Amino acid sequence: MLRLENIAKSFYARHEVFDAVSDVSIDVYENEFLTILGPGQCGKSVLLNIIAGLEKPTKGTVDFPASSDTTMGFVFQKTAVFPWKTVMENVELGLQIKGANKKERREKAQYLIELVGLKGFENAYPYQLSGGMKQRVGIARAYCVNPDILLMDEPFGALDAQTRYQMEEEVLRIWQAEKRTVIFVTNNIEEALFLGDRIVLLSACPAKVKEIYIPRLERPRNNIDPDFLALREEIEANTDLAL
Ligand SMILES: Nc1ncnc2c1ncn2[C@@H]1O[C@H](COP(=O)(O)OP(=O)(O)OP(=O)(O)O)[C@@H](O)[C@H]1O
Repeated sequence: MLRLENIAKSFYARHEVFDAVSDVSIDVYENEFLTILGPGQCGKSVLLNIIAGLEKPTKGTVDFPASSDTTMGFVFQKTAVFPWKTVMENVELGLQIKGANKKERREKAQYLIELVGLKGFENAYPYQLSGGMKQRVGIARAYCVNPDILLMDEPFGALDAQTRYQMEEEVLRIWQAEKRTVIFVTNNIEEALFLGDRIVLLSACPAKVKEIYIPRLERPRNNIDPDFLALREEIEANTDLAL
């Protein structure tokens, strides 16, 4: 679905060259849930922005072997929901920009609002929603344009632990209902292990691929299962300290 080949990214700041990403090659397969795990400030967001086309790599290529018009949706850590728009208007925005007629976009948005558990909140404004509910709006909005690949950049990083667990279960439920290729960035080992078909472990900055793990764990995964804990420990031992 997506092939990253020898991606590197350097910034020129304060008269110095700063390497954020170095020689990253990853193949991403159709409909897989790929988690990208790495310590804080290691270059995860830079890598995801390169995949999204928001940043240009200094070296390397991003290819879409399956189709040249592969589309992407993005869910950010702090979802940029428009405060003056209702939940419905926020979710249907992408389709509106694409020129879909009102009936078509309302139907699609309504389906997704229900899928993410926000039925009854269609006409609510963001200030009336909790942090977890706003992230649900962000997820519904990203799905609404039918992207081939969904990019999520620490979408639950700002949520409390309880809401975060709940949202991790929700995002898997949605992924199972609406199969899509998902690339999910996190600095949380447990989250990466709970969600990922594969886990790409990055090194500290500049980000390089340290290891790719394929958890042989059935879903729904249980974070107190001995196999889960053993793999968690193995990944933890191999993880660089955050800068
Ligand atoms: N436009 C830029 N100019 C200069 N340096 C940058 C730029 N964008 C990112 N960086 C640097 O690249 C490094 C990696 O940043 P990035 O945001 O990708 O880290 P991250 O792994 O996503 O961090 P976190 O887990 O804290 O979100 C940081 O040191 C950051 O300051």
